[in-house]
Amino acid sequence: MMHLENKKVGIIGTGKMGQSLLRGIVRAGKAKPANIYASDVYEPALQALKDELGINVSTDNFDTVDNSEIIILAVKPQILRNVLRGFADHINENKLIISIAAGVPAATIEEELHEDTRVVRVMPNIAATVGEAASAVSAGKNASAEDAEVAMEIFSSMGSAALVPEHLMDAVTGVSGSGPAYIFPVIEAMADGGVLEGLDRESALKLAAQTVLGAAKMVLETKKHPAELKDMVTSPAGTTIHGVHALEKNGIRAAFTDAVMASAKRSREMGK
Ligand SMILES: NC(=O)C1=CN([C@@H]2O[C@H](COP(=O)(O)OP(=O)(O)OC[C@H]3O[C@@H](n4cnc5c(N)ncnc54)[C@H](OP(=O)(O)O)[C@@H]3O)[C@@H](O)[C@H]2O)C=CC1
Ligand SMILES: O=C(O)[C@@H]1CCC=N1
Repeated sequence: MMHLENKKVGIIGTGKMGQSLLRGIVRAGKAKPANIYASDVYEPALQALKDELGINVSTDNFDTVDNSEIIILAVKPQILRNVLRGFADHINENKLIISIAAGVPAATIEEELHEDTRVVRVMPNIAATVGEAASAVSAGKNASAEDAEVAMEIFSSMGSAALVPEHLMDAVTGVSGSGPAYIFPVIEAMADGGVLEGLDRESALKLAAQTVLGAAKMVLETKKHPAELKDMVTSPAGTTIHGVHALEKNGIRAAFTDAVMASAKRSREMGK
């Protein structure tokens, strides 16, 4: 893996995900704060980020583009074309564009800039904030293997990252890009159940969240099939099988599969 320490990295759009990535990059020591540039339309938020992280900030996106070799696009997909207007004059073959915009094909960004612009798409998730994102990386037609590696290096420093062909990015968005938002209500609802049964809210939330974390770690570390792991918890005529039965009666599997499909479908629509 090559080192990014001396590369200049820019982030355009410091909303929820842009901030998550900035904190992730600084936390992992992937780039020196003095080599990080960020821009957004909202000045007070930029100033707060400068104070917190010691990075360079500007309300002019061209400052970020001109100063950076790697430019991460973290604005909403709906405004990406607008944001890229005028960029073409500031982009050259030395600059790598990394877009995290859901649904937007690399080819759309190439069209807005130059046909030979180096573009890599990444679908991370909000857990980059705590170093536990699940990210997928796909290289546009002009991006080199090294460009994809640079993206892999950045995003694997804040969680896991895998290379996927671009046509699977909508599927990835459905599973892991949107996924944290499926699990937060699960944690809240499990805690609600605990409160209903007499636990205080704080303890119930902690138990529920740690249970999700532990179950996820079991899948990743034991590499056993989730069904086998479930069977390890369900004693005959015991408590767990009663809970599992209640979930199945309420269609839990179809509910989650439908959620992934609905998000992926929306991602495809946004790409049109
Ligand atoms: N949130 C998530 O969990 C994930 C998001 N993504 C992708 O990340 C991108 C950003 O999403 P998210 O962070 O949620 O959205 P946000 O709206 O929180 O962030 C976008 C930021 O860009 C700012 N902005 C608007 N116009 C401009 C402009 N012309 N120049 C620079 N900045 C501008 C917005 O300011 P203002 O609010 O004032 O308009 C806002 O601060 C999207 O493309 C999304 O698909 C990918 C994976 C996960
Ligand atoms: O909801 C969205 O469109 C973005 C993309 C993935 C997560 N949030």
